[in-house]
Amino acid sequence: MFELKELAGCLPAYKFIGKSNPTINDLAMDNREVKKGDLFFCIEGFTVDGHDFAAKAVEAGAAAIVAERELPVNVPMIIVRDSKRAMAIMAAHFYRLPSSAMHMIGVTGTNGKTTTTHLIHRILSDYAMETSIIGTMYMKYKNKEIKVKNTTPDSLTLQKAFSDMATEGVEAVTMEVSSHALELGRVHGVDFNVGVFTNLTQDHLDYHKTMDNYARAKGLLFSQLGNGYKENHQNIAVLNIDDPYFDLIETMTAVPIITYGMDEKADFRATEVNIHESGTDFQLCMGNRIYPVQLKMTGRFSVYNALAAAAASYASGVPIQTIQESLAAIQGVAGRFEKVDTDASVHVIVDYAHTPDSLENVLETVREFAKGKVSVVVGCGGDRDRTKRPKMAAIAEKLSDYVYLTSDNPRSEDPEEILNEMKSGMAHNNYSMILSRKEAIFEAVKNAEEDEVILIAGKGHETYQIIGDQTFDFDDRLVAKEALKERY
Ligand SMILES: CC(=O)N[C@H]1[C@@H](OP(=O)(O)OP(=O)(O)OC[C@H]2O[C@@H](n3ccc(=O)[nH]c3=O)[C@H](O)[C@@H]2O)O[C@H](CO)[C@@H](O)[C@@H]1O[C@H](C)C(=O)N[C@@H](C)C(=O)N[C@H](CCC(=O)O)C(=O)O
Ligand SMILES: Nc1ncnc2c1ncn2[C@@H]1O[C@H](COP(=O)(O)OP(=O)(O)OP(=O)(O)O)[C@@H](O)[C@H]1O
Ligand SMILES: N[C@H](CCC[C@H](N)C(=O)O)C(=O)O
Ligand SMILES: [Mg+2]
Repeated sequence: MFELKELAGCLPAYKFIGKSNPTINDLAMDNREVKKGDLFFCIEGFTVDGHDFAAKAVEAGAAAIVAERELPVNVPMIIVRDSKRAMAIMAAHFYRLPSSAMHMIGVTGTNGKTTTTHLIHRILSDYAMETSIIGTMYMKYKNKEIKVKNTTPDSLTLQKAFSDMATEGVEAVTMEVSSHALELGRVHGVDFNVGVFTNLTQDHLDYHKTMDNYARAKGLLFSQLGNGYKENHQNIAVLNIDDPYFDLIETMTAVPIITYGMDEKADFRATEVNIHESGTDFQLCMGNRIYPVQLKMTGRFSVYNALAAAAASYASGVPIQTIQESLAAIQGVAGRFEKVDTDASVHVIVDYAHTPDSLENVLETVREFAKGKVSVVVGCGGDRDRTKRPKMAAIAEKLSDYVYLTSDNPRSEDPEEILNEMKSGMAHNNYSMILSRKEAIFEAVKNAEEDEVILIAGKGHETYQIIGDQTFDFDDRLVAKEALKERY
């Protein structure tokens, strides 16, 4: 609990309107969740404007309002330039800066965030650091697994979770930081110790419009490093030196940098990379010290994820021997290059590739080891970057023998229209368009030849499909199993 004026004191600038100084019991950003004594934040969203719900919030018991303009309500008001960022800062203070009490690792980049955070989580946990994870799949700490709506949750959810984590004895947090979160201030005021950059390729241009804007949004994580509230500790940026955006990201941070990659100049460098069907091995070179690393995850991109995780863990104080052992032990991450268990001679791999770059990487890896033909079942999400649709289809066509274009999560869009946009990127006729994802998977399995590999791309670990405003149960792995069972 805080008095309103004391809490507002953490803001860099604001205008106070009102005579009283109520006690604030809790924070809320949705009028439907307001309780008596809450501070209500009016957030201008993409769908509606939270300022329109201020009166309802007061009716529900809000003791005060934070807004970007004066509103006709009879409770004290704090007027700020940006209520999203004010909310993030006030939430951090309301929960008494919980992120400053823990070792915070933020991972950003287009691809590999979920995988890298899981690798870091495993390494830190093996080193007996009580570690939590926040990202696309869930928020997990101690024995709690909490569902999340966003890869990086809004600042209220986030700061409240940090507070609970710190209370429960969590020592380190490894979290995905999406470009949306950075741009929308969801992690404003989070005191990161280590920032990790995986890579930058096309995605989310519906939102960011240009690659430059997208890169700048990602860069915010690194410019924010070192702006926290902790004293006497050094923050570190862990950057992929092989990525074309390395130079830009490097200029955006003032903290020391550890680089990783295959480039000769990399501080954490992989050499003698050997990629095989069920894993990868390489020599990890740190100056003149060389450590062999074995991974049970295949593909060149997995080497990058492992290097990023190794560097971030090392920067967090974990000895290299633990890092080697943990990397060798981890089996993989759900829905990432996950093989569907079967005795059949047809192989099915489920993978979360939903960008042109990830699809290309994964298909190249599949092709390298496929003894027979390669087919792909793939779609593109609705209400997302439309310009990636023809590109993903072109990549699927180029790197496989047959493509089944099908629905991903069409959301509010016409599923057929999405597939037509994909089709416009294709030159040959080795494809079918099957709107129902289940039918497409069944067809792919039915038609597969001996030793064929079917890649089901785009939904990975997801256990649902969003069509219109309805969410249905759907799991590529289970559907593929059913299809295999029907055929064999
Ligand atoms: C585009 C976007 O980021 N949208 C996010 C945004 O929703 P919005 O702007 O539509 O919110 P809104 O419905 O207009 O509401 C505005 C305000 O009014 C309030 N409200 C609303 C209705 C009402 O009756 N009463 C009320 O008080 C809301 O609580 C809110 O404070 O704020 C919501 C609450 O924080 C988010 O859940 C939502 O994410 C949606 C679900 C989403 O799909 N976001 C994607 C694009 C996203 O953020 N993705 C990244 C991952 C990308 C990656 O992995 O690469 C992520 O971090 O998840
Ligand atoms: N380092 C990488 N470079 C390129 N592609 C990758 C890399 N790591 C994983 N991938 C591919 O990208 C897919 C998504 O990986 P992951 O879930 O780890 O990424 P993410 O950044 O968390 O994605 P999202 O933005 O959806 O949260 C994987 O299924 C794989 O196909
Ligand atoms: N974090 C990504 C996930 C995309 C997954 C894909 N299955 C889709 O629904 O488009 C996004 O929200 O754009
Ligand atoms: Mg993710």
